[in-house]
Amino acid sequence: MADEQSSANEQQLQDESSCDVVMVRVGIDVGNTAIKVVTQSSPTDGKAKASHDRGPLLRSISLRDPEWITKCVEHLRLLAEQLSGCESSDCESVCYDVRVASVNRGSAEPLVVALDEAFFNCIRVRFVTHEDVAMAIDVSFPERVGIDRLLGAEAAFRRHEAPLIVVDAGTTVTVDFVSAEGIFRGGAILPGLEMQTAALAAGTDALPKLDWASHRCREMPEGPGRDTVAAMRLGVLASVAGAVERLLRIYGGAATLVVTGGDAGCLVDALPAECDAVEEPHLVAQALLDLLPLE
Ligand SMILES: Nc1ncnc2c1ncn2[C@@H]1O[C@H](COP(=O)(O)OP(=O)(O)O)[C@@H](O)[C@H]1O
Ligand SMILES: CC(C)(COP(=O)(O)O)[C@@H](O)C(=O)NCCC(=O)O
Ligand SMILES: [K+]
Repeated sequence: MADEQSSANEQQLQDESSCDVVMVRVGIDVGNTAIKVVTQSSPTDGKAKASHDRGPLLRSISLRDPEWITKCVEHLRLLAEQLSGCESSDCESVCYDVRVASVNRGSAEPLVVALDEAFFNCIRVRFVTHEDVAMAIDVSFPERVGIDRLLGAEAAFRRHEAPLIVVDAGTTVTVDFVSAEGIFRGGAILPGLEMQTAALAAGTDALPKLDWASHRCREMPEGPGRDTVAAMRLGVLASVAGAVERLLRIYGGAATLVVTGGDAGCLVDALPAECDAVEEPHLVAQALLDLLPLE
């Protein structure tokens, strides 16, 4: 009896000692329209790994939503519940290793305060800076280039053959060039789809605001716009796609065209097929995960 009891206790101790903390790697790309939260659990033991080892999860939360900070905190809390809900739920806990890339300080700062408060004893938040970017930057003022542009370029360079043209279609559309050697050479910045149609609506009496996220923006109008909204969409899509085509030539032609950002889908479909545009919607967020240690 004694032997059976002691072996049972040993087994229980083994179970408890095998309850490791599940580390969740979190990348948060804070843009001027939305934050993109990408998470990937990197559990420390085989058991947790088997049950949790999935690809990265991505969530985009609009900054126009007054509850956007709460939604971000709740998103991570729900993830913790799901992960710690494993067979040894009472002992497993979840901690977060967070990297933030921000081009919008007014939004990033309150978010980080809220995350520290919500997960105070189990979170580590680091802002990604230019020092974290391995890619050589050959522009007049390297430290002034948006960190999202650099991270997007670096992630594209890791995944596709240079030279590269990296287009990030979001609040603005950035069109950047990466040389065959992997050097960031700068690029162009133009108003994004929504910024352009918002300007049309704000600057006129008769033109309506358009919401690109809900519109079926993957359908490039065939011919001339036959109504006001069709004419606006065609004009804005043609201006952005036309700019990209022209910049391809200005940057010297033969390059892999990688398109990322919330409006990547719209733009890829608006570009001619011969551009061979590669759609990578969440390049910046993926770059943040690339920066996080696996264990
Ligand atoms: N959750 C979302 N909130 C806002 N815009 C979204 C969302 N999902 C997709 N979109 C589309 O993506 C665009 C924003 O792209 P994004 O890359 O997030 O911008 P930024 O990085 O500049 O904040 C919007 O113009 C909209 O068309
Ligand atoms: C150009 C950007 C506004 C793009 O931001 P986004 O459209 O992703 O919100 C951002 O990269 C930025 O603030 N850049 C600083 C200036 C520069 O890159 O030269
Ligand atoms: K962006």
